[in-house]
Amino acid sequence: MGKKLFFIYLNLIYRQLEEGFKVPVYDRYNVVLQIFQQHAQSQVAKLQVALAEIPYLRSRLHGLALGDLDRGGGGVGAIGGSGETLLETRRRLLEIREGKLKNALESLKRHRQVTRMSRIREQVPTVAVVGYTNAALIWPILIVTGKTSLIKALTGEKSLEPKDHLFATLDVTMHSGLLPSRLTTLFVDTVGFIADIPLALIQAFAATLEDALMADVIVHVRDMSHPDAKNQERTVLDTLTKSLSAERKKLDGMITIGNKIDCLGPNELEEMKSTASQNGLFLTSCINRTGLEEVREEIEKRLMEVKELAVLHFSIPAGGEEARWLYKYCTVTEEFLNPEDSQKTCLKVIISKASLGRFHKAFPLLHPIL
Ligand SMILES: Nc1nc2c(ncn2[C@@H]2O[C@H](COP(=O)(O)OP(=O)(O)OP(=O)(O)O)[C@@H](O)[C@H]2O)c(=O)[nH]1
Ligand SMILES: [Mg+2]
Repeated sequence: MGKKLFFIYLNLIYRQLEEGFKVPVYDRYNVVLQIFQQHAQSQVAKLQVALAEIPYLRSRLHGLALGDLDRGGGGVGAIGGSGETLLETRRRLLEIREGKLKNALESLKRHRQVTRMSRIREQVPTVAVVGYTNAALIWPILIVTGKTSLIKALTGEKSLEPKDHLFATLDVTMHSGLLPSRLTTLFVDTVGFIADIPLALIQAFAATLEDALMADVIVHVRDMSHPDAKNQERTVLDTLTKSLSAERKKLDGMITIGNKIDCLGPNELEEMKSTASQNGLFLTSCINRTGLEEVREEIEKRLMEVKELAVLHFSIPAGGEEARWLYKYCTVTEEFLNPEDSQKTCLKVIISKASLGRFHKAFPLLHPIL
């Protein structure tokens, strides 16, 4: 059956169901779209949702054509003297709208988010948090993946609000946190993934997500208490590789969190704990705040590798040029007076390979101490 004919019959079925049950009938795409519409807050998210609606409206046009035919063919007749049918006009208007939305989105992104993200990435290590969405509204089973909750637990940011809503987070947002060595890191919260979402819906969000996935490290949060945890994992990995073409290297270095372990029974928890390290899983409960320190340490370890950062100690003249330089270009995590030389101060510093090279050039006689 041709695509056009398929949509015509599909729309006919919707209409008959609506007339029969006297309630509106929505498919999965439309339900998700409506939830997106309710949750979109930023202008970027609103434009992305409006763009995602276009393919849906386009598919409904075929049904419209049939409906108009039912009513005597007025819908497919020519408008005025233009020779253009009503269906063609609507299709053309949708195309114009699609073009306008794409342009608006492009210019908004060029000026804001994408450039902001790449600029920030150069200065501060970034961690993107991804995972299945929290789908409490659609299914009778509660799915609480906990991306936002994990970021809240790691950063202590009070303004973050984890919610029992499907797609509670639609905007990519950034939150600053400190890792064990006091390295400042930005955690990027992202829209959740869900199985069987038509590609068009993902594509509307792809640019923002792909930008988020350029982060130095990706953290995948899983809801271990969910009976369908395995399929959810596959959906997330498929979305990352197939729809968002995330870099292989990033995926190989991805940190996987098994969240919500407080909801597991004692036997299940024991079994999971015994296999966690061999499965590369970090078990957490954001509610009970367990396992978070290990996650922080692992994130820091990966970031140090990816960003080629090292922890070094320097003994330098107190209040001197060297100290000012290190404070400006590196992360100084500790400072104390040198007990053997009161004229000097000891600094513990997280420094990149590139910055160390520049430091040596600026102060050739100064070397880190052991
Ligand atoms: N019991 C339990 N509940 C949790 C845990 N982590 C998160 N939750 C709850 O799960 C719900 C959803 O959490 P969120 O952090 O908003 O989930 P999300 O992955 O960001 O969801 P979306 O933004 O919709 O994709 C909230 O009610 C949280 O309180 C956990 O470790 N244990
Ligand atoms: Mg969220």
